[in-house]
Order: sequence, then C-alpha cells, then structure tokens
Amino acid sequence: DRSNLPPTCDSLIYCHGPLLDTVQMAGLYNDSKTFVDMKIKFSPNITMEHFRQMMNRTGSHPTKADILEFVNDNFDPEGSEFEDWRPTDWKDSPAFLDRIKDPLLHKWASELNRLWLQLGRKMKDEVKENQELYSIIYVDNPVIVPGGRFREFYYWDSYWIIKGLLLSEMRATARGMVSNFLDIVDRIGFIPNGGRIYYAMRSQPPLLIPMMQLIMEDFEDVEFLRRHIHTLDKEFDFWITNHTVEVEHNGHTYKLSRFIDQSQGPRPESYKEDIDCAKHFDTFDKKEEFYAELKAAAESGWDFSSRWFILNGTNKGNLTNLKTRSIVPVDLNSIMCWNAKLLQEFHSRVGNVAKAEYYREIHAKYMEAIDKVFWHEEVGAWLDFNLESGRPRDYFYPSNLAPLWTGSYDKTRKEYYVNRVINYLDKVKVDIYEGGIPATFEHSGEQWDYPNAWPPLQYMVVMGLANTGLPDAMRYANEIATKWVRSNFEVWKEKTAMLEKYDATIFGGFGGGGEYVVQTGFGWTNGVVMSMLNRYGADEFGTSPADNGAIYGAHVGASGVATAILVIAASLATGALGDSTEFTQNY
Ligand SMILES: OC[C@H]1O[C@H](O[C@H]2O[C@H](CO)[C@@H](O)[C@H](O)[C@H]2O)[C@H](O)[C@@H](O)[C@@H]1O
Repeated sequence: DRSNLPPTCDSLIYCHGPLLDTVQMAGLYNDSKTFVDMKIKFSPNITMEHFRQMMNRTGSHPTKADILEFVNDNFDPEGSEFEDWRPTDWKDSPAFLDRIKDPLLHKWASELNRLWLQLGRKMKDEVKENQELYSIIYVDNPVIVPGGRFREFYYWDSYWIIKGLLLSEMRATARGMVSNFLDIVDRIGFIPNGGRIYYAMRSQPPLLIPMMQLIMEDFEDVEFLRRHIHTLDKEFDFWITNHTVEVEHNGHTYKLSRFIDQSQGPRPESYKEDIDCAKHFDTFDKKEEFYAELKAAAESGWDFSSRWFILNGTNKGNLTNLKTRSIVPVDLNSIMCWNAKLLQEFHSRVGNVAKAEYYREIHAKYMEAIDKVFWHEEVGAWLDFNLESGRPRDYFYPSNLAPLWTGSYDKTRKEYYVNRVINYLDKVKVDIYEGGIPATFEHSGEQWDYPNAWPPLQYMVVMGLANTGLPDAMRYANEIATKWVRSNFEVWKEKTAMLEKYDATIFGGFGGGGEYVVQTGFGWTNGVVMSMLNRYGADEFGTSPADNGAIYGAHVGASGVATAILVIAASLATGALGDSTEFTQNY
C-alpha cells in the first residue's frame, strides 16, 4: 500500500499539489524540468495565495496564457540561484596533458580541460538564507555540473567528474564536491539523485565511497578520512537498510541490493510525461506502482531502458512494463561489494580493527552472492536476476562486466573469468559498433537503449578489462577506448561539443531518444575521455575506421565489417538515430 508514503518532497510548489499539477500539465515549456528549476519571487505562502487568486479569477479553468502569466509574475527563470564563478584551482596546463602524444588529441584535451570553467556552478549566499524560494539543495562548495538542463550536481555523474578534475589537478574543487556529499549524508541521511529537492526521495548508484578513494589516491589525507569515515558508514548503511532484498537461488538465500523508491506521485521534473503515461493504468494503486517503477529506474541512473522491462519474462515492451524493483542488477551489487571492500580498507587505515572485520564479512557475502547468483559459466558473463521468475536475464549490457571494474570476482581465477568474458564479448559482437558499446541491443526509443552509447558504461568495460592486467583483456580495452575517444573527437571536430551520450552505430554519431534532447557539456563525458587519454595517450591511439584503421581491421575481420555496415543501414532505416542531428549546445 503506497497511500501512506510521503510525496517526493514537502514543497507544494516543486513536488506535489494543485499548483504543480496545473503548471506542469499546461506544458508551458519543451522540457518539464524547466518549471521546477525556477525560483519563486515571493514566499511559498504568498505564491500559493496568488495561485488561488488566479484559479478563482478563472473559475478553476485557466487558459495556457493565464498560467503562463501566473508563472511569469511569480517565478524567476531557471538558473537564478547561481553567481559567476571561476574555479580558483583551475590551471592551463595540468601535467596529464604532457602524456598525450598525438598533437591533435593533446590540443583537444587542453580544450576539455578548459570546459571545467564553463561547467562550474556556485550558489549565491542568498540561497542559503532563503532556501524555501528555490528547488536547489544548498551546498557550501561550488560544484561541476553535467551541463545543459542538468544545472545541479548528479550523484553518480560526479564520480567521473571528480576523476577528470583530479587529472586537471583541480584538487580543491574535487574535494569540495566530496565535502558537499558528506555534508548532505550528515544532513539528509543519503545522497539524492541530484541536487534538487524533487530528487530527495531517491538516490543514484552509490559512488561516494569510491569518490573518497579517488581523493585518497590523489593525496593520502588520513585525517580527512578519519574525520568523515562515520559518514561513509552511514551512506553504506542507508543502502543496506533500504535496498536489500533476499534472493532464493539453488536452495540458498542471498542478500543482494536493488533499486527502489519510497515516495508517492510522479517525478516532478517529468510530471506531465509520467501522468500521461500513467493513464494506461486505471486505479490509484496501479498508477502509484507505475510511478515507483519509474523513480526506481531513475535511481538506477538508467532512466529509461528495456533493461528494466519485464513482459512475459522478456525485455520487450515499453515504459508501462517497467519492473525495476523486480530486477537485481549486477552493477549495483558490484558497487556495493566494492564499497564494502573500500570501507574495510579505510577502517584498517584509521585503526578501527572491529569495523574493518565487519566490512570484510559483508564484502565476502557480496562476493559469494555475485558469483552464485549472477555468474553464468555457460554464458561467460554476470547477468541481472529476475526476482519474479527466479531466473537470470540473459541480455547483453555493458554492466554485465561491472564485477571486473569493481574487482568483485575471485582473483585467484582471473584467467578463467577473463577468458570467458572475452569469449562473451566476441560472441555478442560488441566490436562491430563504430561509435562505442551500446547500452543494450533493444531498440525501444528510450535513451538507455540501443543505439545509444554512454560514457560511464564505456569506462566500466575499458577499466574493468584493462585492470585485469591480462594481455588479451588489455588489448580489448585499448580497442574500445581508441574507438570511443576517436568517435567523441569526431563529434568535437564537427560541433565543438561534448555530449552526454553518443550513437554506438555511427562513428561520430550523436545519442538521442528518451524524454529530452541530447545535452552538451558534459561532465562525465569529459571525465571519461580524460581518463582514457591519460591511460592510453602515451601510446599511439589507433586510427579511426574512417581512415581504414588497422585496429578495427585487425580485430573485427571481414564479417564484422559487413555486420557493422548492416547495423548502420538498419539504424537509418528504422530511424534509430532519432533526434541525433539536433541538439542545443549549452553549458
Ligand atoms: O529528467 C529526467 C531524468 O534526468 C536525469 O537522468 C539522466 O541524466 C542524469 C544526469 O546526467 C544521469 O545521471 C542519468 O543517468 C540520466 O538518465 C535524472 O537523473 C533523472 O532522475 C531524471 O528523472
């Protein structure tokens, strides 16, 4: 029964109630997020009073023009919470640039380094004093945002942003972002999906503890760790307490994690989209279940994707078939396992022996469950688990390789796992795609589906394979990284822009689909490319397919090339490229 759950937040302006409903259902803006990011000019009470007056005046049937007038009179434009800010720790020539041999890539990396200047956001002091006038969640330190419509921090994006910032030697900015997150965990109890109050009832993949690890790798500051270690415990505990599910498998019970949501109502930032889609369901309860699946999918970071569809035991269907809460994901559990390992190490470092032992045991349990529930010898990969059917979901996702990235597999059998995984990658032919690895092989029109290729997913696969240190895996990682970097560079040459997502089927193709047009900026994209340039830039990157590159010919072979051409042709025929030719370039 979801009728007792709280709304997405208390605000009658930004999260629930008739004002939000009236404005969002009027569809004033192309993007529903625009309205909930606006600042109110008067107090919430006065704004509500103005709303009631407008409704009385119009007999509760305002026209679109009435509603627009009300919004213009009572709200300031989105983005009003920020002041101009130039990161004080930004530098022109961080050392990692020197590692990049290719002169064109070197110049590009230097321009990427410059992009941080455009993506920095600092809140006005006034926001701290008058938080009720804003939907933004106040944080003390400036942040680097993804870009475009994403003008606030995003939880999992920040891992790759911090990775990039540290390569740019922007230590103070990186540490400031981690401090913000620690402060938020202390205040709220966990990290919301993003830095807005309408995100405050769900989180995103828990990467704060790995962010702390990035800071410690950059500059070992045991005092900083000691001061905040209880906050890291609290973040981990939030996930264990709220997201654990028991999985029955082969006569054993395992405790694993899944994405959920504990609030009522549609997503305020996509209010109209959710209400319209919920018309498919006839009762309050069914609509609420549907909203919960949508919000749980948003918590996964994969909003939206056929990865969370269950229709007659398959991944077919559409948003109305979302069953996010019934799927136990490989990547979330790998991240939880990694968190436990890191906490064990952190506690050892600060001398908390009992706590280190506590996390060692949790880590061991995740390791066992990941192997027993997710690993499939005959497939050669880890697979998501369907709680409804008690069966694995045998579909390709880059996240199927997440245990390699997080080190959540038995290292004494590394050759075995890596050989099976490489066999799997060859079998599913991930190497035929010219523009990166697609999120899935399903073409649903959702943004975390074929043909879109996302930066964090390329990173997981590349670093997962590379970190094994085995020659075949390292060669594979190098090929994927080369392809990704070259394809991102192709887009840059054409548009001078970094995108949030790309098209896997086209070298230099833009991503599309989903609820909003592809955004530029772009935090995690920059961080991922910088990491790959840092790792591989000292060697000569392979030439692009457009140049008949040796790397592609060598691995793909003749049949692969033919398949790649077919893939592109099929995409063109089905319109898979979506809105890929139009996007607004904005920071
Ligand atoms: O407004 C729709 C959704 O937008 C966000 O999701 C997407 O952008 C995020 C920022 O780059 C990214 O973290 C996420 O993986 C993307 O799918 C937001 O996170 C969603 O909650 C929101 O509903």
